[in-house]
Amino acid sequence: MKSDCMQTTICQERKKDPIEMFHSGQLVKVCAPMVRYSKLAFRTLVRKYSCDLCYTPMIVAADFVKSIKARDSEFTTNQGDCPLIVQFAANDARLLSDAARIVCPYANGIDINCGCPQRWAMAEGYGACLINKPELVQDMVKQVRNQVETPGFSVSIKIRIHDDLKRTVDLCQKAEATGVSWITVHGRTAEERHQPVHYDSIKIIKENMSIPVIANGDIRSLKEAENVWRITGTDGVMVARGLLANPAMFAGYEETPLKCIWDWVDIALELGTPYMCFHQHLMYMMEKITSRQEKRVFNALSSTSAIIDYLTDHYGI
Ligand SMILES: Cc1cc2nc3c(=O)[nH]c(=O)nc-3n(C[C@H](O)[C@H](O)[C@H](O)COP(=O)(O)O)c2cc1C
Repeated sequence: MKSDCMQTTICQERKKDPIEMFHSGQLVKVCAPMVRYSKLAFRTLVRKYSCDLCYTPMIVAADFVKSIKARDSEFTTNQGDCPLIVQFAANDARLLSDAARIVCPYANGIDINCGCPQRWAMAEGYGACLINKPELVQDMVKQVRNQVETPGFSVSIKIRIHDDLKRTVDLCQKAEATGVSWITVHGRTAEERHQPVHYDSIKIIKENMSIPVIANGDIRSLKEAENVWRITGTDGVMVARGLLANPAMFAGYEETPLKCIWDWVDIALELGTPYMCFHQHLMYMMEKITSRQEKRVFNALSSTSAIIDYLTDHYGI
């Protein structure tokens, strides 16, 4: 957490309470937590294009609590960066609540990652293995609730589903009873990768909950977002890869407009985005609007100035 940002991040917009947004009856459009990608610069970009709520990338709570260096590199924010949810990987209630206390002046809430299926995360007791440990999830939620007294500070969870949906509903109901603010459901099991998303399961979960539910998985356009929202009856939708490919998606653009690429260049340069991250986002955004030959040239560029020259020559940016 950069110290110069710490003084400036008590955001006026924090008043835009996500819970109120969920109860507005409007579709709440959410940018997913994405390791390496959903950082401050990208969040700034998607907010410009109708994104209502952003998540940080997953941050390991234990490292965040122990190391100032980890804090500085993992969490940067500024005044316009809200509403904001900080997502943690955690398996220990005390460490998670310590991490939540550190970020609470700079965020609207925290989220517990209960969906990451990667082997390293599961081996550490993080991510999707938590859907099989409802008591631990409850402990973590309770501890954060007890330790963070800021009114309106949210504690949410992001889950995958079980093969046996009754277990997912049970987990969600237990989490709700403990005080979870909302639940995001990626409608796949921990084993599933490219199989179709089980929107029918998300609908059943929503029908069994009183708190807001966000649907996630395979949403690539505003039209699809509205459709998933309608068929699942949820309160919002969360998008990851669709926004990487087209950060203007929530504003209704079918593919990344040039204006959005221009905005990315401005925002990334202003915030000092490292070259690799700057380039990687552009490769995602330009995937659909460049030919194979153009990609070969563009993807091989190796400095920020070379990228800017390329964009100026080809797009007048
Ligand atoms: C590059 C990348 C990084 C991700 N990092 C995280 C993460 O930090 N935390 C998390 O809960 N999910 C993470 N996910 C999963 C997404 O949040 C989302 O659940 C998943 O990609 C399905 O949504 P989509 O079909 O809109 O991409 C990541 C996904 C991608 C593609």
